[in-house]
Amino acid sequence: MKISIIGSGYVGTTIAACLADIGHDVINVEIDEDIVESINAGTAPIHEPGLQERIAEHAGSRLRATTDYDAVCETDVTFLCLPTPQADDGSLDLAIMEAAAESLGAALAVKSDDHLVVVKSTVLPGTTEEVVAPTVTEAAGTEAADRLSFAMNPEFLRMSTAVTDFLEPDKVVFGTTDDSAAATLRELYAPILEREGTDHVETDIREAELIKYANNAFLASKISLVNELGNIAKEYGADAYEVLEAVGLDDRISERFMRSGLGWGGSCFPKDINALRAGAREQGYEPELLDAVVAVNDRQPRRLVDALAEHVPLEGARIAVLGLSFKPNTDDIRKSRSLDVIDHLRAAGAGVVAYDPVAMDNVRERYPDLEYADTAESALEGADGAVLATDWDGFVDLSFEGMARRVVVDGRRIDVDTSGLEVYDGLTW
Ligand SMILES: NC(=O)c1ccc[n+]([C@@H]2O[C@H](COP(=O)([O-])OP(=O)(O)OC[C@H]3O[C@@H](n4cnc5c(N)ncnc54)[C@H](O)[C@@H]3O)[C@@H](O)[C@H]2O)c1
Ligand SMILES: O=c1ccn([C@@H]2O[C@H](COP(=O)(O)OP(=O)(O)O[C@H]3O[C@H](CO)[C@@H](O)[C@H](O)[C@H]3O)[C@@H](O)[C@H]2O)c(=O)[nH]1
Repeated sequence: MKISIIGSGYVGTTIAACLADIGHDVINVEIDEDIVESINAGTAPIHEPGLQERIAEHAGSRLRATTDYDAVCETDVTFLCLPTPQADDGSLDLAIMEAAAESLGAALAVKSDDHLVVVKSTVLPGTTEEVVAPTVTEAAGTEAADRLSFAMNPEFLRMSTAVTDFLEPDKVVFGTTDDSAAATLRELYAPILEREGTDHVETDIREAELIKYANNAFLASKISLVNELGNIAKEYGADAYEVLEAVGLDDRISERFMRSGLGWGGSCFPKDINALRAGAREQGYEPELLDAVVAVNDRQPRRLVDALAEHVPLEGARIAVLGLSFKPNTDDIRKSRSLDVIDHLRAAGAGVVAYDPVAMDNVRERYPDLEYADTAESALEGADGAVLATDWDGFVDLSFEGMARRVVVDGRRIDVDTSGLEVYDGLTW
């Protein structure tokens, strides 16, 4: 099948490479010329395991990129993989989506065959039918509009496991209002749907849009609940990890997403939970539980810094913060809890020396005056205290020998050797 993908960031690039891999002809339409050049040169514009080899293999044949929207006319299906960021008031900002929908419609005005437009971006219920479809249709003009149909196909991939999450998903969701759109998507996804272990859901567009938010709301709520239980466990002197490991043996609960500590960050959970809260309020519903989910999450970095302050006077202290990305195996620092820890430490008068295996360049842009270390051990050298903020695998082997005071507060339950430490304190254990 011939597929165009508008927007070539994490989602657009990953699904383009994966769809080419399962045999489709794919073209990325992207406004950033560097990304276009990179894909056409066979180089992945982002780091994701399994992506580089797929782009290298298919670039120039089944995978191409362009800045020219007219390319959509050579394809049967267009996926919209555009950012849907958070506005200042927490609500969903659709400006980028609308601009791209207009460009898409204008390009499709001259196409004489049927065309399916699929919204892949995370959008609130009603967006596909009330914003995207009318915008594309109006720009395409009445004649072309009759040949257009619309669908919503939410994406559940995680950063750092994006390729396998797309090719081997737990579920694929199609939101459609007509049988032929569903049939096209079934054909497009055939190798993935045929795979054992992939569940397949067909529903209306509105439900598909909400499934994505409900999924993220559930996962973020699970982590906040685990953190609340962890905070309570700690007050009782109990180990939350042992408690929740046993709780997770109940099939109805599952042992996944049970890691308590500093909480959730990243480019998705924070903006999506906020969009859902703002959307619910707009609909006249007070999302009290989701408000609490965010409040618990926002408290964890402060709790960690308070725990450290019990062992080390922070004013004038040298504190090593190890791990800056929002989770391991990515350089993404968006809404990383580590940055909140740094803010609280600095507000308390501490000097921070930071280390991360891959995310330091991104943090430098935001904190140019912070001290950065080349290795974890050099960050620890002479430090009065250390914070473990991201659960990078390599931190398991850390040596704390060079610290001035061997005080470590762990926000992620990293299995470090605590034998030589003066103080080892876990945030929720
Ligand atoms: N990142 C994830 O893990 C993930 C997972 C599932 C769903 N989502 C959702 O998918 C959507 C896209 O997320 P992302 O992380 O890929 O975003 P991103 O910011 O990484 O990429 C978006 C791309 O769109 C391009 N772009 C912007 N305006 C354009 C235009 N008018 N025409 C063409 N290209 C344009 C940007 O240059 C950028 O490369 C969002 O709604 C997000 O919530 C993201
Ligand atoms: O037990 C856990 C699991 C995760 N986290 C934290 O939760 C955040 C998000 O982690 P993860 O879900 O692995 O990362 P994302 O790449 O943001 O993926 C989420 O957001 C994507 C964008 O919507 C969805 O597609 C995915 O299904 C959803 O898992 C990170 O800060 C993790 O440190 C915990 O604190 N404890």
